[in-house]
Amino acid sequence: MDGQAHTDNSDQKSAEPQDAVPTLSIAELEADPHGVFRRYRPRMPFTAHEAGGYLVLRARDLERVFRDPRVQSTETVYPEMRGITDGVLFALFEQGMLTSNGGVHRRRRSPFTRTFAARLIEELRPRIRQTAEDLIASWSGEDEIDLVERYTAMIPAQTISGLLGLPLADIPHFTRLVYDVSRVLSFTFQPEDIPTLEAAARELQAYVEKILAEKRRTPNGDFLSRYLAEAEASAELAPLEIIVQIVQLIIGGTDTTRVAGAMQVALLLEHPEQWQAVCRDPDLIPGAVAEALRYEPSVASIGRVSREDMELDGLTLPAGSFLMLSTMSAMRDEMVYARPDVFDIRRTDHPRLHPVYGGGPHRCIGEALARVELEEGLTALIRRIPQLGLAGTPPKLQGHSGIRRIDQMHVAWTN
Ligand code: HEM
Repeated sequence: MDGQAHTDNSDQKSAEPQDAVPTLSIAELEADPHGVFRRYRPRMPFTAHEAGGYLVLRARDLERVFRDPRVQSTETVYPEMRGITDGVLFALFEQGMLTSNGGVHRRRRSPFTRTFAARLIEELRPRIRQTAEDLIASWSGEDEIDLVERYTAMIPAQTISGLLGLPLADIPHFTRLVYDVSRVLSFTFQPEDIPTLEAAARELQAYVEKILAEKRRTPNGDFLSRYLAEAEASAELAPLEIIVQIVQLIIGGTDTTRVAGAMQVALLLEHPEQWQAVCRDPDLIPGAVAEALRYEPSVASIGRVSREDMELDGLTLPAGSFLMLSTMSAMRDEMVYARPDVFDIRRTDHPRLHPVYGGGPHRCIGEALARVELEEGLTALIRRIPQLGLAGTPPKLQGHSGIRRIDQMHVAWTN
């Protein structure tokens, strides 16, 4: 959210005394996250989280934290809070760009920045459009499908496979593993699920190791072959670090956009006049994509840790405090958005940088890619099946932190 224009919310009441910070239970948050945030946000900038740490609720405070050098990245907050402190699952987060800071972060992230730059990603637009068109063409003769399985999961999976040079035949295998592993970034798992998640993490690591071994044996000039050769020649990254950066790209590049793609279609179909407006006028698509990401984001919060004692909006945070920056709450902050609980694809008060992609040095590296995938996914759908409708119960996004989840979403149409 760096640098974005927003209404000053100095008239919001300042924090109540620290001992009044309420503790939210995971169950309460899971049942009605927006309702909980709406209740607390105007009165208090923070709440404590049952599993530990503080939820930061207001847009203004998120911006401050992203800019504050005393606050650093640590996505290991989510595994640790649920008792995962070792194993492959932990390493997959701990060794990645997402969890690192300063020079280590730059070393892990910089090999990818050019590939994911908006200008180069824009060149992929025709290919992504073709992927979406081909997927829709493959439903010929059908009149009901699970849109997540057959479309919104496939567009990002095929795109990231093409970009990195992963065999398309591997998609079902690695998307299943990613879906299990990324649960660690939400609270949608129980302690008894941990062995399953750890097994998935081991398999995912082994999968990427196998792919890299093939690229080393027979480099073919694709992205991974080049990345591997350069990383090994520079010796700046340990072998496990190389694997983990690829795993993080695969996780970031699939699950987040899979959920966002489904949610944007669901929200438009639940607001039929807006679906019809988009069908009539495709120029509304970028606004629809941005609004769906604001209204029901696929990533709900970002983890950080304070490295020094510090004060934030009246709350004294001791060094080592976990902060869950709730983008999900901040994107409904009534001090930034007019009628924040209204889904409106024509709204004009989106900040210049969309908050769903975070802020500061860790701002999403795949933002441009996600935007193109979401825009093209929606464009192909409205062009080919404007008569689309939801089949069965409307989908509900699970989760209020990290990557949110949606298992399936049935849609139907008349031929
Ligand atoms: C709608 C889709 C997406 C959303 C909402 C999203 C959201 C985010 C957010 C909030 C962060 C910052 C995390 C933090 O500061 O701790 C992030 C980082 C990241 N994202 Fe995305 N993302 C999306 C799509 C993608 C895609 C398509 C890729 C594929 C390349 C990707 C790869 C990454 C990576 C590798 C990072 C870590 C960057 C770093 O730590 O320097 N994301 N994403």
